[in-house]
Amino acid sequence: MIHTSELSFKYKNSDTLFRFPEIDLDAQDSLLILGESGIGKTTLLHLLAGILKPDSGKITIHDTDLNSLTRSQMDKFRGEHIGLVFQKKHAIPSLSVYENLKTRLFFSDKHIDELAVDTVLEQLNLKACKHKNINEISEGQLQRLGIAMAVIHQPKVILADEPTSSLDDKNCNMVINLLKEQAEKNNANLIVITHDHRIKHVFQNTITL
Ligand SMILES: Nc1ncnc2c1ncn2[C@@H]1O[C@H](COP(=O)(O)OP(=O)(O)OP(=O)(O)O)[C@@H](O)[C@H]1O
Repeated sequence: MIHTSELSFKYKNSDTLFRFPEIDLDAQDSLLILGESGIGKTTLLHLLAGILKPDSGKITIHDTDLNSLTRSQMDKFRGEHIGLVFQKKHAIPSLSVYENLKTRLFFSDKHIDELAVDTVLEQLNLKACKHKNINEISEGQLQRLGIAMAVIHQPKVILADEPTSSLDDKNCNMVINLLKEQAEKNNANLIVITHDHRIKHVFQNTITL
């Protein structure tokens, strides 16, 4: 469950004040946030992830008011409950696929459940490259690893920043289906921000900034 109200934000070195529309999601709802380049989509995603703090307004995720958390409490909350799929892939190149997943679990304070790791690898068709280094896997495998790293700790919320805009139609559909599937399996909210209108039909709820 995610609720935001009267959110606004301004970068310190800028005069632009971003004001964001209300978001109101029940358990397991998904949401697509559309908007042209530079409108503030990533900024909103970073507010929802608690990476940025709003100048005004409130964000509540599963009954936790993000404003009430200190920086370190927010880092812990994010590590445990939020899964982030980044525009730029965030795997550590010197580690294997498996070691990257283990590292992600370490940051969420969850113990390493080997069965859960294997299940996610299986679901995302990554089992064959479990022990390969990041520089030995394909772009598509790296993309799927990004999703695996966002869901391995079974977050309440999955936030994805432009997960499809650089992909062809086939891979675009695959990535969106994987994200939706993983959100359903974890009973998580999925929020995707994009300017990619190809995925509009897949979401019940959309907001245009
Ligand atoms: N750290 C920052 N300091 C100052 N301005 C910033 C900062 N980060 C982003 N901006 C500016 O804020 C505006 C919104 O950026 P944001 O990345 O949220 O847009 P976006 O809608 O996600 O764009 P895109 O689709 O191109 O990724 C842009 O004009 C950007 O230059």
